[in-house]
Amino acid sequence: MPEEELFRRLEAELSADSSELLEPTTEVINLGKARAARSAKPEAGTDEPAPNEADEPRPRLVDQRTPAHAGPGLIDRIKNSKRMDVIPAWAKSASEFKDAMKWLAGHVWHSIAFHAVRVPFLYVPKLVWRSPRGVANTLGQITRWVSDAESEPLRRAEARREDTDRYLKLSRQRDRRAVWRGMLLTFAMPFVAAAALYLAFGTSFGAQLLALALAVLGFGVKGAPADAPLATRAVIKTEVQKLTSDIVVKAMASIGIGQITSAVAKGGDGIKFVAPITREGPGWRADIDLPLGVTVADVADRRARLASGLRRPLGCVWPEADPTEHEGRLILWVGDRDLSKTGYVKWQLASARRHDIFKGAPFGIDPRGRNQVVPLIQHNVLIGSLPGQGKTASVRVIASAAALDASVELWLHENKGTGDLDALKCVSHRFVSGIDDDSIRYAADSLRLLREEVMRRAAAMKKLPRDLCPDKRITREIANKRSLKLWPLLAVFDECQNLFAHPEYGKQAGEDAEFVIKLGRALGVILVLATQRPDKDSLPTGVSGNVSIRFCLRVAGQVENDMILGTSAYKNGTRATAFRPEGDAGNGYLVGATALPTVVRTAYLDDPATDAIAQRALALRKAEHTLSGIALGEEGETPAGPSYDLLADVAAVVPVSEERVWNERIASRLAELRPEVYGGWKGENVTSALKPHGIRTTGVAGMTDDGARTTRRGIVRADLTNAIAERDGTRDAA
Ligand SMILES: Nc1ncnc2c1ncn2[C@@H]1O[C@H](COP(=O)(O)OP(=O)(O)OP(=O)(O)O)[C@@H](O)[C@H]1O
Repeated sequence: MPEEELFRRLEAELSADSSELLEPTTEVINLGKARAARSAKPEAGTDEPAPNEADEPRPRLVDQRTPAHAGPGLIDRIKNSKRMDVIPAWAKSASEFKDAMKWLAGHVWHSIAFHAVRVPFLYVPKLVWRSPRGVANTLGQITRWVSDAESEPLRRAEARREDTDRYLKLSRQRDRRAVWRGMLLTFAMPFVAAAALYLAFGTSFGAQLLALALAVLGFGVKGAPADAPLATRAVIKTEVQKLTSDIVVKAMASIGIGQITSAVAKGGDGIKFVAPITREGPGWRADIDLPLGVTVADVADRRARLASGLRRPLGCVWPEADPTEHEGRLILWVGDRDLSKTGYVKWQLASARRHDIFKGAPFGIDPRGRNQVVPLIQHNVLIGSLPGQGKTASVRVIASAAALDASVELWLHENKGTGDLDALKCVSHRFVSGIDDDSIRYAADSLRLLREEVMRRAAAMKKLPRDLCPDKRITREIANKRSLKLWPLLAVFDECQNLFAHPEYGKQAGEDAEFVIKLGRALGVILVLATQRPDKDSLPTGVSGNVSIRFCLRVAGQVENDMILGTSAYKNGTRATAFRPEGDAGNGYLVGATALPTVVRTAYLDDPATDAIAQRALALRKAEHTLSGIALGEEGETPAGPSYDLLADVAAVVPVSEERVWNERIASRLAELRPEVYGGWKGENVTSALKPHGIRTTGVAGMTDDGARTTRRGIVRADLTNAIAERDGTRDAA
């Protein structure tokens, strides 16, 4: 802020204060009037009406002039204060430290290589060219030294001032110097001549050449003009303007938020900096309190205007909320470089031997350069974007992370038919790549099998002892017990719009997906769905509404944005519509993985990189004997799950004579029929398994084994027969 402006503001504030202070003293108090007023109003307060105004009702102010309490006490304030890291985060992170060291080594290596290439072609010829001038410069310097030329200006000055004494003193000193320096030179000359003769006649040709080269190079250095250095810089620093509070205030005033603009127009700042602007990662961070009533979403909405106000590219400006503070606390991070110009982000696990899926899948980096991880266990993932913005690339990263955990069963379906996931086929239990009806049917079958798998797992989980499974959720410990068959199962459906919008298989696939998403989460079944057409026909709302992790790359409009990121995402400022075509491929909003939506640039794995990871995963799985299904060369069409027909099985255990039957009886008979499939089933398992087939449960009167009459949940056998007939009819028609 300019000085005069500051002065003006200080003066204004001081005069305001002083007028407030002076007011009571400058008023002449009429004691009689004051007494009358007091007697008229026993609870005299400064805001009460004066006696002559008593008839006019005025609102009574309830605030006290001075607060009764000065705020929280010292201990409370200390307790609420924020503790800064003892050791900065970057120093604690081995990977960040390694990255910095790698960058430094690369930088040094670049400088060495840059100059090494230029030595023979540029630097040496330049030195040779400059050496005659260097000889002349050297001789000139010696002559000036011997004749004490540096004291010449002093002598001249004394001569001009006509100070004879001082002039004579300087002249005598110069004569003395010239004599002994001349003697020194005369004394040195024979040695120089002898050395020259020795070099000319007494040494080998190599030594002569070396001496000549050194002399030429030495004189070349002496002959360099002061304004033309020999070497050019290997690295030119692209100076990024430092972010200052003035720049931020000006930019914030230009984005069209009324409170800030008017405050700045009145000479204020409008915003408050709660901490000094600091360097964070490759950029600057400003922590700002917005004016009352203004939210971070209001600023995020105007990101483009803010970028213009800051005079930075859009990809450098990232306003974010601070989840630990109030709604008006803005973290403004301004990067040195546009996020889309970061190039391909290297995947953290690119050279890892193995990974633990319970730690999530390393996914990419946020604009501040921090690694971002997508949690997978107990989650489902929905990815969406316009074509060519990086969906398949993000799916590949997630699938590769899962592949590197040998316990994870991979079911990969890529219904685009371009073979983007082919590299991972060697470690998949089920795999399909294609857009034809057979491939779509395969994917639909997978969802049906997943539904059955979820039911099997639910029953198996129920049987687990409490100490092993206190939360009724898959844990690493449970996943490692291969005999339980409760390892994580990650199923990818890339371009799932082709499946859900399929006229024949779409509807059932949508219902199955919804079922799996709702129930499979705790049971270790993870769905990863990617779509380029997020509308209600191609993505059932039951699916889009229930996923927990969402990643949205560039989309065309608000509807698609909210379909992927969740209702109101657009309104709250999470707008994937702001990403630019192609340039922002790989950049998207990640929701659900962190407390607030974050922009992430995903790591990129090309085909060879994915292939290398798949080969490592294959070796790992071979060693741990966890390969199955397609990976073992089983026929692609073979359903991987248990091959049974639930309706036929129920029909088999409920004789025609039994018109109505309790579900708990069906469960125990099924368990007897196929213990490996229905073992542990209870009545409610039967209820939920039959529901998708349109068979509703009802109250059925019956007799318990002890002979007591009671009514329990059960089915009517006619409903079962109808469901079988309907299904078989549809099958035949198809
Ligand atoms: N993380 C990334 N970093 C840099 N470039 C990327 C990234 N992800 C994708 N791209 C670029 O975008 C291109 C398209 O990526 P990808 O095939 O994954 O898109 P898509 O959304 O799956 O396309 P489609 O909808 O046509 O299948 C890639 O070839 C690559 O050049």
